[in-house]
Amino acid sequence: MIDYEGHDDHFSAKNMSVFSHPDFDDHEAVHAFCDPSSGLKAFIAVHNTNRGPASGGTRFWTYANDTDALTDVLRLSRAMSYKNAMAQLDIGGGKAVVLRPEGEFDREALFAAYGRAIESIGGTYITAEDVGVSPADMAVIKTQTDYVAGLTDGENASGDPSPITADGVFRGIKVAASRAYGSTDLAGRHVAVQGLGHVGYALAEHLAAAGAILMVADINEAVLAKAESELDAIIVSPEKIHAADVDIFAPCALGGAVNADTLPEIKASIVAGAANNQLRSPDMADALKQRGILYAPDFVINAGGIINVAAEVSGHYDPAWVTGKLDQLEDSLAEVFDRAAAEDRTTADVAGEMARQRMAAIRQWR
Ligand SMILES: NC(=O)c1ccc[n+]([C@@H]2O[C@H](COP(=O)([O-])OP(=O)(O)OC[C@H]3O[C@@H](n4cnc5c(N)ncnc54)[C@H](O)[C@@H]3O)[C@@H](O)[C@H]2O)c1
Repeated sequence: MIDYEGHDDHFSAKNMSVFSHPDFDDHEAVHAFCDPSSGLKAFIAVHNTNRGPASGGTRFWTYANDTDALTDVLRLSRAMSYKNAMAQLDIGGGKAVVLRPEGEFDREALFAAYGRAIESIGGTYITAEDVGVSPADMAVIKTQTDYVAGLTDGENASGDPSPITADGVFRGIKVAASRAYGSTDLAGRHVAVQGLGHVGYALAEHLAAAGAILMVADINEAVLAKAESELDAIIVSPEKIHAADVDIFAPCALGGAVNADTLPEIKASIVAGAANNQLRSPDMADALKQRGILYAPDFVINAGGIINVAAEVSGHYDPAWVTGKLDQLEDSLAEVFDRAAAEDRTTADVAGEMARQRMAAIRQWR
């Protein structure tokens, strides 16, 4: 079973607090916003601003309760600090979740209220797209605040970050293939893509163009039909995609794809995809290593989108700079794989250490 970002049941919804929350990691600030007239309920978490203003996308999602939303924002914002530090961007780590209201609601009014919430915290957090949010929503947020990126209009606009994320994941998959199979050639390789959304579909297109044979799953029938006709993809049920008989498993839906239930059934020798927080719990990294499965740490391989956002945030969007950063992403991932192999450690452990060093190394903002 996949859920949102790998939630466990160990923290009771009746017992919501921030500082004693198991996923609280010395976050600099955790803001809760409510606007009854639009139905807005949102959390913005600023994890770490050592490298610059906290940046990360906004997720718009239906949560079972407030605690689940808080858990998600705490984990996602921490992952953004790691991702942004690993990619050596001049931005810190933050994330937001907007709880999808029950029943009818005015989307424009909701995102306008959310834009005012961002404005009220004075630039400590800069948002962009994440799951459930589109460039059109960013345009509404922009009417209320300048602390927003991933815009499609304006001379410095970087647009939807998803295609760049997919490009980075595709490059990372080839780095992983070079380690696991001695070649970056993906022709004839079987790849399972879990989730054909903004990133997953674009990744599937790259893979198909490289000659890979695709197995895909989604809960959206229309996108499956498209992948079947356009990419010759084989459709697999969402419950079974992790267990597909493939070389590479690419989680591109929500978090927690690798967990105690799915791990024993994974047949792939590489796990590399776009989803944030793919490991439901840290011990999954050891379990993957023990099974000889090469794991590309999510916060290393899926940084393309935030790289694109950082280019916009810098005030001078430059596609050549973005491409250079994607080259650097490949180098960082290769370094993670090399060090993990040389030191007999998990790739997640090595990547986490590298990110923490890059986070601690500078305090250049504020
Ligand atoms: N968009 C980006 O640039 C970006 C950057 C970094 C990380 N990510 C991460 O990548 C993942 C995908 O992001 P996205 O922007 O493509 O989101 P999206 O909402 O466009 O796509 C998610 C897809 O997963 C599908 N899905 C949901 N539950 C599923 C299930 N149980 N089984 C199979 N499919 C399921 C949805 O129907 C949808 O098609 C997320 O974890 C996101 O946080 C995205």
